[in-house]
Amino acid sequence: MDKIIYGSEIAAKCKEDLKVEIEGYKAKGMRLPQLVVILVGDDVGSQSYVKGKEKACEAIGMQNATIRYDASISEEKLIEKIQELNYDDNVDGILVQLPLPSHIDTNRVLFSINPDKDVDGFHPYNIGKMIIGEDTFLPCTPKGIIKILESIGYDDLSGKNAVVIGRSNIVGKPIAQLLLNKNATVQMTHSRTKNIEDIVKHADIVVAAVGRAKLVKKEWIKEDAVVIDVGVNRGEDGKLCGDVDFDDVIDKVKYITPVPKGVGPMTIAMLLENTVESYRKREDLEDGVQS
Ligand SMILES: Nc1nc(=O)c2c([nH]1)NC[C@@H]1CN(c3ccc(C(=O)N[C@@H](CCC(=O)O)C(=O)O)cc3)C=[N+]21
Repeated sequence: MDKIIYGSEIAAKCKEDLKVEIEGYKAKGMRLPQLVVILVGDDVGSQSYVKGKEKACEAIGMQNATIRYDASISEEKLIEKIQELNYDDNVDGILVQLPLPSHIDTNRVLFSINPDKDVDGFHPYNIGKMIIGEDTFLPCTPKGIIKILESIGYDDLSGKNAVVIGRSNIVGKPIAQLLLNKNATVQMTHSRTKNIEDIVKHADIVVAAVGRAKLVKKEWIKEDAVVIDVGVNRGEDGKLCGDVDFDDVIDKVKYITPVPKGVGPMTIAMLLENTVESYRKREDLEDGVQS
């Protein structure tokens, strides 16, 4: 059904373009873009996301390394490693997989990444630039959601009501900002909001990013709304599912992203795109053409 937006297909196109671009650099004998991922501890979810990133890098010919640390590593050691990578001219992107163990101050670690290599877009300098609408690394999941909306012609969002469910630093807050930058009228809802359902009912665009399996039901949804499901949960049946009860809402929506094959693959594609963007800037290339 064409009301289902497969982010996996949009992501495949992005990755194909990046692959061709990287092949061009290779043919010229140039250094290749490199992403370094730091993974602390043995969280099952994180392990699997990091595998996904490694596979995606390999598929497009991007250099990549994953540095794995035991959960007991100190904050100081971790920051020392990041500083080393900050000065390594062969490294274009540095990503610290979240969440970090609780004895580590996540913000201090993120602040230590060189903003020019912050391909996650999590450094406060880049977050500030995003808020004032300056060109910068955009956080991958929100950037992927914006591309998904553009793919269905939702480019200028003037007059549209957007409701975001969830206020995390990596999805809820930045997607609200990007929707606002596209002229949407944005409302944030979260665990302390009364009657979330009544607010979501007015939304032309719903972004669900709370991490509660199948929370959003058809009674919440306005007829012909566009629903973006960012949830990654295990349902009662043990299968991967989103924050939206897909089967319940499907007849009522205009468009919806599935889980899996929706937002997740776009997140990875945008990470690769940000890393190539960093590479171009660092090699003084503009949009893949030597200046
Ligand atoms: N510093 C940092 N940056 C991140 O971008 C980041 C992070 N930490 N921590 C965790 C979240 C989560 N995340 C996902 C990436 C890909 C899929 C993805 O590709 N999912 C597949 C399915 C994968 C499966 O089958 O398990 C899909 O939806 O089709 C999901 C989730 C990135 N995150």
